[in-house]
Amino acid sequence: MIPTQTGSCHALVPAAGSGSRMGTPADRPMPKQYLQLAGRPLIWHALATLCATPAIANVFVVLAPDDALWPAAQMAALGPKLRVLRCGGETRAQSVANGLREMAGELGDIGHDWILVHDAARPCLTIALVEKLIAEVGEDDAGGLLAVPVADTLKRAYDGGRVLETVAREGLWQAQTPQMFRHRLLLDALDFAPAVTDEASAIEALGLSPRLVAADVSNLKVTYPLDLKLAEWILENRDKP
Ligand SMILES: Nc1ccn([C@@H]2O[C@H](COP(=O)(O)OP(=O)(O)OP(=O)(O)O)[C@@H](O)[C@H]2O)c(=O)n1
Ligand SMILES: C[C@](O)(CO)[C@H](O)COP(=O)(O)O
Repeated sequence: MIPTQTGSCHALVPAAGSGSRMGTPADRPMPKQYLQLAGRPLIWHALATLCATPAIANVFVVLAPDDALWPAAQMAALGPKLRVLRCGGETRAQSVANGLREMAGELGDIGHDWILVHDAARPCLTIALVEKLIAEVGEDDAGGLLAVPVADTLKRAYDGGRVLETVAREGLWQAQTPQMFRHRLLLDALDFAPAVTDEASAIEALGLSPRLVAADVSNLKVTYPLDLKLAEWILENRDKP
């Protein structure tokens, strides 16, 4: 582990969702994090990348308390960095907050350490992107996140499914993960603003401005069925010339 100048780095991977947008229960045999992707459970890919990143000391994965699908033997091969927490909550934010508390229970006073929160549903993360985030944010106490500038023209709809307005895309970014914040600050922020869909929103609610670190569309979140095919293509082709 190579600690940054201002604290160690740990990863926290929320993986307690149900994957409802992947389809109906009939065609969704299991939560998306356990669907097969390039010969492995989807969740394996992000965990393997984070465990292989030298700057990351520990990788905590947050499962639903009743998760019976976690392939313990296969995941044990990722090494001793990986730790399992069965404290998932009703929302992603609750899973993250529960995980932050459990991490402190296991590691002690980590309030100044950096926490990189990464969706289990983003399997195509690379070590290079993780290291880019750490390098660009490691000295920035507001923290930061991977993101990509919006490329399409954006429309806001009204209930009738018609265009209400075009939203100017200048300065708009699509947030990704990891999102990297100091443990104490992030826990305080999530306590202050629990109804958020990403960690940066809670930090912003405190009046801070996280740094945006440019990533790319390969770090997609598997949300809908087609995303799984896109992720498979990325994993199988990105290292080819
Ligand atoms: N209560 C929840 C909800 C989501 N997540 C995790 O947060 C990540 C991003 O959430 P999302 O893509 O929305 O996953 P799901 O909530 O499972 O999907 P859906 O919204 O389609 O049900 C996923 O790795 C998911 O497992 C979590 O840990 N706890
Ligand atoms: C955290 C996130 O991936 C940033 O884009 C996104 O907000 C997660 O949203 P989800 O609805 O929980 O997938």
